[in-house]
Amino acid sequence: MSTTATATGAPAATTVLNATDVTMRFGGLTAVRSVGLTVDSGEIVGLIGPNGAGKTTFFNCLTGLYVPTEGRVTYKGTVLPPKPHLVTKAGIARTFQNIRLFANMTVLENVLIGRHTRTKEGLWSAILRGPGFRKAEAASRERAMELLEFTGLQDKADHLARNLPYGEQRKLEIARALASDPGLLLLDEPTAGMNPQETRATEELVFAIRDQGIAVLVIEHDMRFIFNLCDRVACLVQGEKLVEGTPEVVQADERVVAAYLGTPYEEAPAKDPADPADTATDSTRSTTDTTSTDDTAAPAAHDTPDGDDR
Ligand SMILES: Nc1ncnc2c1ncn2[C@@H]1O[C@H](COP(=O)(O)OP(=O)(O)OP(=O)(O)O)[C@@H](O)[C@H]1O
Repeated sequence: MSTTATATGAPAATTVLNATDVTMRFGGLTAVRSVGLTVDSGEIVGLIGPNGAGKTTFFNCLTGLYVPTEGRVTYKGTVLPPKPHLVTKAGIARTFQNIRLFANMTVLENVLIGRHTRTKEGLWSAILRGPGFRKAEAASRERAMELLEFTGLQDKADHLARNLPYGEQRKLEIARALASDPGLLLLDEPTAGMNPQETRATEELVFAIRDQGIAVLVIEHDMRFIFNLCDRVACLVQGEKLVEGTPEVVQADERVVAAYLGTPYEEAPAKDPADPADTATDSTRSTTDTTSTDDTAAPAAHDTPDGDDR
């Protein structure tokens, strides 16, 4: 783990995530080719690129869902184990592009499930429900309620996940990811399908998460969101990292414009959070998902997320 110090001797940035030369092949297809990326403490880093560029595959290599064909991923200086639940335990949490919630469980129960990597009580303790278990359970509920408050879902604790509007389901996924007390949060298209107000609220939420000392790596197609939010942005194209730098550098890079943005990104940083004109947030719309923005829709919650749901 590398740490730098400021002139006053106070610790500055620490490398939280260090991915080196990560390559992922599926048979003859190289989805990610020799990609390196670091995320430092206190940072929000963006990962952008056209559909099929390898962004989600790269995320999957970081979180143990895929074992990279080549390369190395360390978290706070330690090589990550190739199992999602161990990666979560190590301190990396994630959300998914397609929401994965337990649709028929309550909002609170969904967050409590996210807490399981941090509870020590075993199966017998749960069956016998002794004092140790009850104490741990009370502590978990308290933490889960704190997270619901943090994400603005406290009044929905007893609602079934499937009854939440789409934007709130995405927030719930974030609350559940935070329940594992991560040092790094990976967000895969957190604003997909959101209206502009929800997108702005998500932006504020991500800043608040960063302010709590959690580093963030985020994939998103909404360029206003990315360029407002991120300290640093990397652009993947056809599995390779084309450019990495500050939002200013990346949005002005001709290769990024040619390969992804289409036209130069000329938006000033967001002004009025409630401005309906902000619907035109994304110069890359043609390359993005066209997920419904219907607030009443609750399309993506699953009854049984796959076993590695984090
Ligand atoms: N499990 C898999 N088996 C085979 N090919 C895969 C697998 N997962 C991804 N790919 C391929 O790898 C490439 C990169 O896909 P990936 O989903 O990582 O792109 P992406 O940048 O996240 O795209 P999007 O913005 O559309 O989500 C694509 O060609 C995809 O078809």
